[in-house]
Amino acid sequence: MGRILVVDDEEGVRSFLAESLELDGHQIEEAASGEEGLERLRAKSFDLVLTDLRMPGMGGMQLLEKAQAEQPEVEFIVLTAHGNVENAVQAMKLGAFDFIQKPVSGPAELRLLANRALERRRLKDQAEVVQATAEAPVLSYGDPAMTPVVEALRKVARTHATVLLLGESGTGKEVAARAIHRMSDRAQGPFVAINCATLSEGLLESELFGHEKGAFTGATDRKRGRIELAHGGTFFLDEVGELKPAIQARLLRVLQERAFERVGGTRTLEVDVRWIAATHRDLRGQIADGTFREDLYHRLSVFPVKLPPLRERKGDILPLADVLLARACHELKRPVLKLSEAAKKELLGGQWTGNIRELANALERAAILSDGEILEPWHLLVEPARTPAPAAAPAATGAETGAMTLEEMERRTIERVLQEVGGNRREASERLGIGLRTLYEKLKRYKIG
Ligand SMILES: Nc1ncnc2c1ncn2[C@@H]1O[C@H](COP(=O)(O)OP(=O)(O)OP(=O)(O)O)[C@@H](O)[C@H]1O
Repeated sequence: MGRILVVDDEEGVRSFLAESLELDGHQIEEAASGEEGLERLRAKSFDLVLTDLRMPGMGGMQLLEKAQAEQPEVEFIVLTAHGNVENAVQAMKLGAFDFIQKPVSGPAELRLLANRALERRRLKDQAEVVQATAEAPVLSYGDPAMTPVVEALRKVARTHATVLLLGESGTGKEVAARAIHRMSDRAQGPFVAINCATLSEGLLESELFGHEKGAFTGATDRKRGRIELAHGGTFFLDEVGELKPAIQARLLRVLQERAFERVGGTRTLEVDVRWIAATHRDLRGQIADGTFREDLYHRLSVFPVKLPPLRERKGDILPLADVLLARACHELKRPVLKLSEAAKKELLGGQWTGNIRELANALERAAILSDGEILEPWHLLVEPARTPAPAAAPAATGAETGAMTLEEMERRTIERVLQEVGGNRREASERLGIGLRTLYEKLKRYKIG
């Protein structure tokens, strides 16, 4: 689906072109002269312009030249009178995608060409756009705590309502956002994500809204923002609680008016975007202490969905572990490991303050550590559940396991196992799933014993 501007002084030609292109679901606007075409291009974002070359006043070539200088990302297809190929060649030298000779015989060629031009337009943006991956993880394997959540996601996906995903870090909020996109009627459109916590305020602003050439030092070119790139698709604002007040205000306007300006720009751009936001923070608390705008909160929380922490989704732990372990083994190019019964028990008893991300990390580390075919508890380093579970579990800090290097972890595991087996090296090597020689090498390396 693209935004196409058709410029021709003949009404009949314009409507023929517009009707042909509408068959593919594109959004078409028409302009009756080069001047009007330029005006529209300045007022709104288009992906493709189809223009006649010969028009009274500003001709197609001039329009192309001006547009290329101002908006090089917009594709052009020019219409030229039969036998006037020279002009068409000149247009292509100026950057036009292709030309069509008039009279246009039928819609087929036109549609094909327009779709190819739009494809080139998309490819230009591809480096910027995070496409929804083809592989879609299963959200839940039937845990009762997840049943209403999955149902809510499925239902809201069919609407255009803004969704606010809540839940601790690592509970799968981004995975849920992608699932909403995939289940929606925008699935063929782009899925664009941004993490509001990882970029500085200035960078985040220009990433979101784009900027005009010369808007600030270093802005050597015009750049389209991610919001523009999400047109016709879904925008995922991760860690929305981290947004600074100035950006909150700009974002509020986009949500209210579906319009914004690039940084340093005066042109108002309209966008059609479905919004999904996520946070592990308490936004209401942030409103109370003045760090989050209440009006923005109400815009975002039209449909809040809370993803439960993994420790409250016991039924999903083992099926998820199987999937994540298979993924880790695949990445390590090793045969898929199996979980021993003891390892399963260990996983079920985990605290999982880092939720699915922590589970994935634990299994990946275990797959690296284990040389055998079976994963045992000592490969896993699970932080056991605290009893009783604290009312509000703190976000994962990684202090217990994540901050350790792999080597440190291996050293500690070896020490622990050696202690458990009373220093018996052979038994320890069997437990660790490594050969005796390997164990001796490691003992030497870590200066153990
Ligand atoms: N249903 C699932 N199946 C397989 N993997 C999953 C599933 N849900 C989440 N994951 C994995 O868990 C990790 C964390 O998921 P995700 O990034 O979606 O969480 P999050 O809640 O957005 O985290 P944060 O708040 O830290 O951004 C990712 O590696 C993701 O691939």
